[in-house]
Amino acid sequence: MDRTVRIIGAPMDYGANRRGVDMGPSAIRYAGLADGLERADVEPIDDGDLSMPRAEERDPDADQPHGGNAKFLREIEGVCRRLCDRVAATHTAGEFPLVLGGDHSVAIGSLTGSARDVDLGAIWFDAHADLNTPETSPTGNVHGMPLAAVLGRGAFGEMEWAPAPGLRESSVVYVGLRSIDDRERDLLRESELTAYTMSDIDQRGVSAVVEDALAVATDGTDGVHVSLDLDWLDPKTAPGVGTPVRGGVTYREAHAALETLSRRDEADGVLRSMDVVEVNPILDEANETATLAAELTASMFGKRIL
Ligand SMILES: NC(=[NH2+])NCCC[C@H](N)C(=O)O
Ligand SMILES: [Mn+2]
Ligand SMILES: [Mn+2]
Repeated sequence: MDRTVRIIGAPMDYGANRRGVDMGPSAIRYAGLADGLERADVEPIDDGDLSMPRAEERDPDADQPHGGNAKFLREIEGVCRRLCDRVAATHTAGEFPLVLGGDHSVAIGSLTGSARDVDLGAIWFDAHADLNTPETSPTGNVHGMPLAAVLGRGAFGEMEWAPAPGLRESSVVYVGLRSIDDRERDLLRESELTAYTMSDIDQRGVSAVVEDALAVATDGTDGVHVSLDLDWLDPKTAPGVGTPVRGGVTYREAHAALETLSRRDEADGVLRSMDVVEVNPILDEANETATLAAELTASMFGKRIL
């Protein structure tokens, strides 16, 4: 055992308009996450779940940032502030933070916490760009905005809890994009983000693409955060997600990608933190998406077939 992984559950659903994704952490644990990590030869310590605020009596559209739409933003801020502190404390203890979502808005907490005192790179495995701001979002759902938040774009620039100090735009890389909103496409084109789409994976193969992503995310940084949105996979393989998009990576491509990260990490320890998000057990079939989430996480920490 050369590494201690601290599992932090973040059963958040406010960013996805409250649709069952809050049960993700339980489902991923039930699917054997801790066993898989032990087989990958890391020591898991489970912190349990962060408590979530109740918002039953609240109007989701209350407290909107000026000129924009970001539902339940006050609740999401509260959770992400606590998650940020927990992730930062995990680094201070010399452990690896593994955040279980919850919807993708939890990445604001994991990234701000992981990039507190270092320069961080990030690899974003997702069908979506999650780069909307409250001003551009077609849905108002904050799970479509976490990258804009940590990069301090739009209204997020005025919120001191959202931008991640040590995260430069040019150190963030997407892998597997295939669903981008019109205004988001403009934001992406004008940005310094690197985007590898599903077409790049078709043409070059997933391992070569992930190696390039690693080159970008490690250039001039102290470590890399991995954000794994399960809708990155094809919905035939990962049906338990709230915003499925056909044409995603296969089961084998997903494992190959995470094994590529793991091999690099074995060589020079570049990986610093991870979140695994958007597993929605209500939409799943016999917990297969959560099982996949647990297996892919174990692959990233070094579990191999032989
Ligand atoms: N993390 C996710 N699943 N994000 C989906 C975002 C979908 C859409 N782009 C939106 O802004 O609402
Ligand atoms: Mn997504
Ligand atoms: Mn996402």
